[in-house]
Amino acid sequence: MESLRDLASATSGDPVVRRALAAEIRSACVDVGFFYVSNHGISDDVINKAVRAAECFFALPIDAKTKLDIHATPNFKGYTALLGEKTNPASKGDLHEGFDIGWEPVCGAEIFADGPSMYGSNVWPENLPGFREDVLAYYHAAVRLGLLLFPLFALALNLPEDFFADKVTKPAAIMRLLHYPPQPPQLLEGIEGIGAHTDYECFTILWQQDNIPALQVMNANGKYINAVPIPGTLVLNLGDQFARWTNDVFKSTIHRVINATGKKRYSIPLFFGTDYDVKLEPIPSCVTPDSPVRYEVVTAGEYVKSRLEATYAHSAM
Ligand SMILES: O=C(O)CCC(=O)C(=O)O
Ligand SMILES: [Fe+2]
Repeated sequence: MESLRDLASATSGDPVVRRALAAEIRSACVDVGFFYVSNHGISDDVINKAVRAAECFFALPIDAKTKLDIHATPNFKGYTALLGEKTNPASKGDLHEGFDIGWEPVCGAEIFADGPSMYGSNVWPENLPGFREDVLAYYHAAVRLGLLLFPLFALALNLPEDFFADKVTKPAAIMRLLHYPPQPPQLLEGIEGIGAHTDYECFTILWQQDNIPALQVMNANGKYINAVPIPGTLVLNLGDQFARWTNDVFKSTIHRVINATGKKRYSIPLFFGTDYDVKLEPIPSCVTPDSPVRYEVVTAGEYVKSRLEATYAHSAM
């Protein structure tokens, strides 16, 4: 898991330069579905404040956190307690706690209505000054990075650069603050930090804490490889929406977290999908007689919602 892509040229005005970067991204997407990115444009200050916000939030008394329980909000916003998720349905639950937000614009003017399509208002803790601002500053920076990546993914698929432009107008971007307590030395049977899974959206932009190696990615031989943190980089991995768009030309790779370091670990994934009303239709060039259509067409919202419902079903109140 050592492939690193330098995004410095992502904003180059020279299409030849952008195409060269897209070709590098294509190889990572086709071969592994996981890579690191440097020069991603999110400043250390923005990252550090979001991480500090996560530390303060998870240090709150459990009552303050459960007031924001994810089961009590429309469309999966808020707090998930330890063992509240079964990312791998065969497990006994995940040894992490989380805090989830969805799209929220800077000015607060343009909130999408709560509804079946997965949009909905965020919930925020009381009495945690600066938390919302610091979390949203990171969220918006990561959304900007995501919007920069879509044209590169389009080029990587030999599509026009603006192929996804009309499909990502209302960013379907779920972000999570995650806290993994140290896992006991004898791994509890059936419990992992996060069980083996693929992500649900097009791609995930993941910040993971330095010096706490815990993320593992399954390679083509079914063996887990450590995705050790590389300072100054973010991890990018593809999710199921891209696997569906590309009929599995782009890999949505199984991964899990086991925090056996004896220390707390924090991470911040942002899952970036298309607008929830967009149909996940295979790109014609990815369907061939040797590789016929593999997935039934559903909307992005239907797909993500059904996966989240399955993940949380066991801990419903
Ligand atoms: O915490 C991590 O490093 C990965 C988290 C993850 O895979 C997820 O939330 O989908
Ligand atoms: Fe994941």
